[in-house]
Amino acid sequence: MADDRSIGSAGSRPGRRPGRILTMTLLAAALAVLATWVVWVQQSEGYRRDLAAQFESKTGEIAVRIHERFLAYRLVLHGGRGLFEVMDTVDRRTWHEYVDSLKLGEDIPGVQGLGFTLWLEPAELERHIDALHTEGVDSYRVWPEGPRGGYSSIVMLEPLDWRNQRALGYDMYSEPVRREAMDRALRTGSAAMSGKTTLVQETTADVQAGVLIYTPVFVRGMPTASEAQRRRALHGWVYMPFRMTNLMQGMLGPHSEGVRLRVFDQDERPQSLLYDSHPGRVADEQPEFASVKHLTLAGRTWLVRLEALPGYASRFDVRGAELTAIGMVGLLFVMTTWFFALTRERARALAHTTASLLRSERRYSTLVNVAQEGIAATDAEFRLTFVNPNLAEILGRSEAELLGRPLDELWRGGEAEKREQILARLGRGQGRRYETDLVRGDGRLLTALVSDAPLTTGEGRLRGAIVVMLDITERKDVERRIAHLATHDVLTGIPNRLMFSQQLTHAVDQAKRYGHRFALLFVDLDRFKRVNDEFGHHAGDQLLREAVRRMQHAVRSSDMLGRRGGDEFVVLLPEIESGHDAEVVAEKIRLALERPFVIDGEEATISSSIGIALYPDHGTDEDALMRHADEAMYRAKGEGRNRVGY
Ligand SMILES: Nc1nc2c(ncn2[C@@H]2O[C@H](COP(=O)(O)OP(=O)(O)OP(=O)(O)O)[C@@H](O)[C@H]2O)c(=O)[nH]1
Repeated sequence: MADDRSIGSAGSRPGRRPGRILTMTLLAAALAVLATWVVWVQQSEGYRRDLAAQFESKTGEIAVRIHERFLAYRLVLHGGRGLFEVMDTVDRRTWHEYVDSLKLGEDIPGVQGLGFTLWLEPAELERHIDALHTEGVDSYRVWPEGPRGGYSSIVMLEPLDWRNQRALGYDMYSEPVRREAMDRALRTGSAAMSGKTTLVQETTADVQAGVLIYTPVFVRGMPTASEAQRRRALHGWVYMPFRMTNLMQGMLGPHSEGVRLRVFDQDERPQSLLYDSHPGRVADEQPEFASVKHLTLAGRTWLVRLEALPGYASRFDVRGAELTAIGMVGLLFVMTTWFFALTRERARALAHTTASLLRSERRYSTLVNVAQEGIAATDAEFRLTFVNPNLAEILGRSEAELLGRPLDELWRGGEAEKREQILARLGRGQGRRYETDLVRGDGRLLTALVSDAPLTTGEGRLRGAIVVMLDITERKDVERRIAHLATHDVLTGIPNRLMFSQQLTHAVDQAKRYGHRFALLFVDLDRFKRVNDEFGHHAGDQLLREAVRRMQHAVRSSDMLGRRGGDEFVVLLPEIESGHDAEVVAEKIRLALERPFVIDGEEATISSSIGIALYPDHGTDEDALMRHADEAMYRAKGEGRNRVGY
């Protein structure tokens, strides 16, 4: 029922406000971009801080590793010195075995060896050289040659490979850098690191910076408490030479990518450079990250400088990935906002549509309920499912009485469409407007103008009909009266000249088609004027009406009586066999009119003159027949009135 009440369109559907959705989505996008930017800035700062800290700690780590390694070397050095302290003599063989057991060369690249350099007073030099020649070291010499205040000579250096053999007999004390360290070791009685130098083991290829670390060895039993005592008791130095590049690479492993490590002795002048992980590279003016650590190793200060090479930071830069992740979250946020905005707008639109539908429903309900027309809805079987109050009133039946009843049951029948025809037509989507007669609840008939229209489902299947009815009974009556007036005589109610003429034409057509005969009588009252004159016009009217009544009695119902005007009448006798039949009817009329008329208590007498025309004897068209009958009537009048003639 609710469906059926929703007649007509629900009105215009509100727009979805794409502008609002766009605004919200753009706002969300702007927020996402802003959030991404803020996070990016914060990340960038944090990232720089982290990298700087990381870089600083990396430099410190390298410094610590170098320091620890040199502490270990110093222990080795002290081990060598210990050998001299516990043994009367340390010959080459003993030294070889000791150093061999240390496995210096294998485990620690860059450590060129462990050696002993003997201190010689000038007076001892000759004897010393002779002694070694005697031992079989024929090519032995102390070099560089020349008179000096004292000599040191490398007498043992293990492993004694080809490179170290080049160093035998070398007087390190003759070279200032080494001598400074040797003197310092003697002065402190402890290990001393030399400055930068070039080892005598170097050839022309792969020349590296070298450093040496010395510890003094004293003659057993001599006092060594003071510097002077130590100088007097000096026997020589146990020392270790280092090739810096090999040493550092062995110590630190292959250098880290993206960083440059340089180690300086004492200061950062180029001539102080001990090690460079990127030799030959021009120093960056302003490296992205740089860190310097100072390291004190056996009396010397080394500077460990670590610098970031271009592109270093980007290797650890995860901001791109983070930004992508944030961007994705932002995008998700934007899409979620868009989705919610869209859903919200849809919900609003739906609510709006629903409200609009309800308003529309109320509006149409009111319209339907107050409409002058009877309005009904039916189901697919043409059974009433809704009737408005006015339809119930038009049909003179209650709503309860009507609902569920097939609407066409109220049709009066006749030429109305059958239900199947109506449903078939509606099923084709065709509505129709037609007049039909209906039976009211009280039995009275009414004429209705009916308009029906199909109601279809979304798939186009008929689900019912809307029917609008207008009661046009009164209008039809008026129409009928007007039509009657146009074709009938007002005074007597019989067909007038117009209608009679049509009927006569029809009779001619029929007679021509079927070949039968018919008769036309022309009746004129005799001396009627006198009635008017004697009794008045009103009495004349009454007489005319009575005369008509008598003539109607004289003819059959299938005959037609008409008034030509005044006191002239015509009678159409469509079913006669012969002229005699017409004469009989004419005579009956004449006799009927001959009888006296009583009008308003007074008696009046008239008569009639009647002319007969037969089809086809006296004419085969209306004019000819009328003319003949008229002439026959006049002849009768001329022959004395109150008679019938052809
Ligand atoms: N009361 C009345 N008189 C009418 C009506 N129509 C015509 N008349 C009168 O009927 C009379 C007809 O007269 P006529 O046919 O000329 O003459 P008559 O007196 O019948 O004489 P004849 O036909 O020669 O016998 C006229 O006086 C008309 O005024 C009408 O509707 N009512």
